[in-house]
Amino acid sequence: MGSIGVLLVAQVIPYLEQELDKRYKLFRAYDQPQTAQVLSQHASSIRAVVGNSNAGADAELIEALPKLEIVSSFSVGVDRIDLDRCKEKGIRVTNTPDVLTDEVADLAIGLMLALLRRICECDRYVRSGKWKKGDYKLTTKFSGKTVGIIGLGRIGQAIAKRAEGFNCPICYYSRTQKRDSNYKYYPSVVELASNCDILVVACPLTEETHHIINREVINALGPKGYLINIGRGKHVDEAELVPALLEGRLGGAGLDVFENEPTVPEELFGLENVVLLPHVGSGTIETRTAMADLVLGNLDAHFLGNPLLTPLV
Ligand SMILES: O=CC(=O)O
Repeated sequence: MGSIGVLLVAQVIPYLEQELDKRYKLFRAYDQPQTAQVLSQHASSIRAVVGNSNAGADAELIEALPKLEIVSSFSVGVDRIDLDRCKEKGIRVTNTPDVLTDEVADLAIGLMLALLRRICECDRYVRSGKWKKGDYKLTTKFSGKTVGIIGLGRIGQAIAKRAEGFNCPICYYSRTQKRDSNYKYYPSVVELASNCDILVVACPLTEETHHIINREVINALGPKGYLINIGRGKHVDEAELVPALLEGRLGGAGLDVFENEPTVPEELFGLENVVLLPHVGSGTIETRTAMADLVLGNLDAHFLGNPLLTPLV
């Protein structure tokens, strides 16, 4: 398979890059000038694209690669891939579901605890020596809070299961009610937000879910409500979120993702009712290695004519 051209469009863990390099003829293009250069010389030999949650295959790249057969994403989210274009052209698409479910759900619970119990703020309190001048103020209990989940897919269900362990009543919104779930269903996000203490975004980013957290939802969640986003930055209208947090119209937010990563609204830096993470939902050695193995397994399966491990298209 050493003559098969694979285009890597995102920086990935060294293990994945090295394995791709060993098995395929690997081209790297992490920005527009690099892409233009690689395409000008090698477009017709590239049969696979490997991307991640930041960079995938848009219509322009797909059109520029006449021999493209498969896009394999080192992520579960595939919002950076033009799936319709891939379907039209018979290009296969794979992602990395399941192997990261526990990790992302763990982090969602971590964000809830950190936010309500102010764990990061308490850490800063100790380090800055302020404890010597007095005890830290009282915080908010997490156990027993009602957790509302947007998207009851694999990750949403894993978050629900964990939150149940903290005696949290669970409710959810999804496009359709899940027959096999006993959790309370709300047919709109505003109703869900009005009826929970902690609202978690755990759905894929699509045209319908872009800015699913808007002014109305934020106001429905209110000054005692908390927002957790482990989905995608573009699920949240940040231009509405930031003033709501600054003005105290929203109780707090735990955010792993942002609209314009790695840029985070600096107005948030001074707030103690936010916890800000650099998109690390699946970011452990164990999970990223398992994700890498899925990317490699899917590519190998495709080029050997075997069934794909995690086909999406
Ligand atoms: O954001 C991470 C992913 O989609 O895997």
